Amino acid sequence: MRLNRSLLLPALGLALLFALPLLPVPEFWITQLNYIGMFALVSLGLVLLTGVGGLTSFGQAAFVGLGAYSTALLSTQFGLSPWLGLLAGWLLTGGVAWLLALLTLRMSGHYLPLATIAWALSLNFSMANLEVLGKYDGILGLPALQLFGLSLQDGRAIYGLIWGIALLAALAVRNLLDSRPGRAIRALNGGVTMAEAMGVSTFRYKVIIFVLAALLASTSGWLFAHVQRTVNPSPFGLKMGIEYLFMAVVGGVSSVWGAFVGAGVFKLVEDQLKELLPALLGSNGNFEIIVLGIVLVLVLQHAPRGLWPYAQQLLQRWWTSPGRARDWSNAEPLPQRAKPQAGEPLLQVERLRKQFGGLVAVNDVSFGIRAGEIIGLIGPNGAGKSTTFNLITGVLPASGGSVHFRGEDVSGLPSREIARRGVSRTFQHVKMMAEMTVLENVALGAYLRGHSGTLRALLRLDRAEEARLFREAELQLRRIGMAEQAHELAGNLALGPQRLMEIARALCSDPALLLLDEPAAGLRHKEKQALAEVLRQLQREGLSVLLVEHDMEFVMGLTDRLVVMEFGTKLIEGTPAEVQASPEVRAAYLGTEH
Ligand SMILES: Nc1ncnc2c1ncn2[C@@H]1O[C@H](COP(=O)(O)OP(=O)(O)OP(=O)(O)O)[C@@H](O)[C@H]1O
Repeated sequence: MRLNRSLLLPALGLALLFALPLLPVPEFWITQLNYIGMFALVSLGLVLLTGVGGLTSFGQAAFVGLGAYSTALLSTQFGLSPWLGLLAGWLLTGGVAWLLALLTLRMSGHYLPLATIAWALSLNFSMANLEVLGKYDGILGLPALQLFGLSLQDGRAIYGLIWGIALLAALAVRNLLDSRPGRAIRALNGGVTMAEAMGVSTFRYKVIIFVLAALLASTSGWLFAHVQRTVNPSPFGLKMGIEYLFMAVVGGVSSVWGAFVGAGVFKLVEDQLKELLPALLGSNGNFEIIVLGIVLVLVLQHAPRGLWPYAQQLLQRWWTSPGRARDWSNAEPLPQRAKPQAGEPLLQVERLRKQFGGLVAVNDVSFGIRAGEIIGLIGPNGAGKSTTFNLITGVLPASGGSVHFRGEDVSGLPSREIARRGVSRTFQHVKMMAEMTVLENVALGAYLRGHSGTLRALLRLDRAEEARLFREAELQLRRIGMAEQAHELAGNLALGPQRLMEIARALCSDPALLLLDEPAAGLRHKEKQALAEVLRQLQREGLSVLLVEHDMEFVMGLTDRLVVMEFGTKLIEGTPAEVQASPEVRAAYLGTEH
C-alpha cells in the first residue's frame, strides 16, 4: 500500500499527541494540554460563529457554565451518570442558545455583541445566586467520568477523551465548512444580500452556528466539570468570555486549527506570566491581562488574520495545499427545472414604485419579458435601474406596484423565495467570498439544487451530492470560459473575471430568468464579445436575460428590446433601432453619450 506522504506528518503528530500521557511527561504539561484541548473546543465554536459567520459573541463562557452545572447538578444531587449530564447539558444549552438566537440574531452592528454581554452577565449572575447551584461556592464532589469501565479520575486518564473530542469536533467543523450548508455559512460574513439571492435562509444558518458554538462550549464545560470535580461561577464569567474570543482571534478566527493555536498560546503565555510577573514586579495582581492585551495588539498588527494563517503563509514556501481533488467527473448531472415555452409571458412588472423618503427612485414603472428574450434596462446614472433590479429580486421591498413571475405574484416575497422560483442575478458591485476558490463560489449558486443539511455535512455523508454540485459548478465555469481559474481564490481575480464568476454562479441555479447588473463592466473588448456570445447561446437554450448595462455597443448588439429609464420613470421601450432613433432618448441619454 502506498503511503500518502502528505498525511505522514499529521499522522505522526497525532500518534505523538495521543501517546503523551503514556510517556514520562510531567503532570504539569498534561494538565496544560488538557486545558488547551478544552479551551480549543470553545474557541472552535467561535471560529464557526465569529470567524466564519461574522457574529461576535462575548458570551461563550456562560454556555460552558451551563454544560458544567448541568452535569454537576445531575451527578451530585441526583446521582445520575455524567454521560446523562452531557446529554442534559446539550439539551439545556441548545435550548437556551436557540431561544437567545431567536431573540438576538436579527440584531445587527454593535447590538449583537452587546446582547451577548448582557446574557453572559445574566446567566453568570443566575449561576452565582441560585441556591440549588450552591451560589458562589458552587457544587463540590463531582464523580470522575467512567469510560469502558475505566475511571478517568486524573489528568492523564482523561487526556485521551479531551483530545479525542476536541479533534473530532475540529474534523466535524472542517467537514461542515466544506459542504453545501458550509458555503451558505461562509457567505454570511459578506452581508446577507448575496446569500439570500442564492436561496439561503441566512437567519436559519445564523441560528444553526450559534447553537453549534454553544454546544461545543457546553461539551467543554462538561469536561471541565469532571476534570475539576467541582464547579463554581467564576470560570464562566464575562472575563472568560472575552478570553475565549482572544484565543480565537490570536490563533486565527477563521481557521479551524487557529482555535487550537490560540488556546495553546493563551494558556501557555498566561501561566508563564502568572509566575513571572509577580516575581518581576514584586507584587501580586492580574498583571497578565495587561500583557495579554499587548500580545493581542501585536498579533493583530503583524498577523491580522491570526497566528495560524500567518504560519501557513510562511510555510507556503515549502508546502502548498494540493487543492481540491477533482472527484466529481463521474457524478450524476443535477436535474433541471422545466423551462417556459419560448414567447410565454415570463416576468410582468406593473406600476412598480420605490420611494426612499422623499426621493422616488422608481416611479410606477411597467414592462414585461417573454421567455427567450434578452432585454436591456438602460438609462443615465441614478435613473433607478439597480433599484428596479432589487425590487424584482426581492432585495428591496417595493413601495407600490406588483411583479409577476411565470404568472405568480412574487411581490413581497423574500429574495430567496424568488430565487427558488427561477430568478437568478448578479450584482452591480460584485458580491463574493474572496477567501474561497472560484469553484466554491460558483457552487454556492447551486445551493437550491441540493438538500444536504448541517448534520449530514458534519458527518461527511454528503459527498455524493457535493460531487453533483461541483460537477455543475465546473460545467458553468467552462461555459463562461473560466474553467482554468476554477481553483484560484476568488479574491485574486481581476474585476472582469469576478463578474464572469458571478454569472457562472447565477447560472448554477438553473434559472429561467437571469438578471445581470452591468455584466460587461471591467471586461476587455474580447471578453465582452465572448460574454455576448455566451448570452446568445443561453438565449438559444431558452433562458431569458434582463441586463443593466452602460456599454451601448454591447447592449445594442445583444438585446431584443430595451427599456429606457430616466429619473426613476420609464422613458421609452422598443427595439435597439427604435431606441437609437428616439429623439427623447438622444436628448436624455444617448445624445450625451454618442
Ligand atoms: N438605499 C437607498 N437609499 C436612498 N436612496 C437610494 C438608495 N438606493 C438608491 N438610491 C437612490 O435612488 C436613485 C436610483 O439609484 P439606482 O442605483 O437605482 O440608479 P441606477 O440607474 O442603477 O444608477 P447607476 O447606473 O449609477 O448604477 C439614485 O438617486 C440613488 O441615489
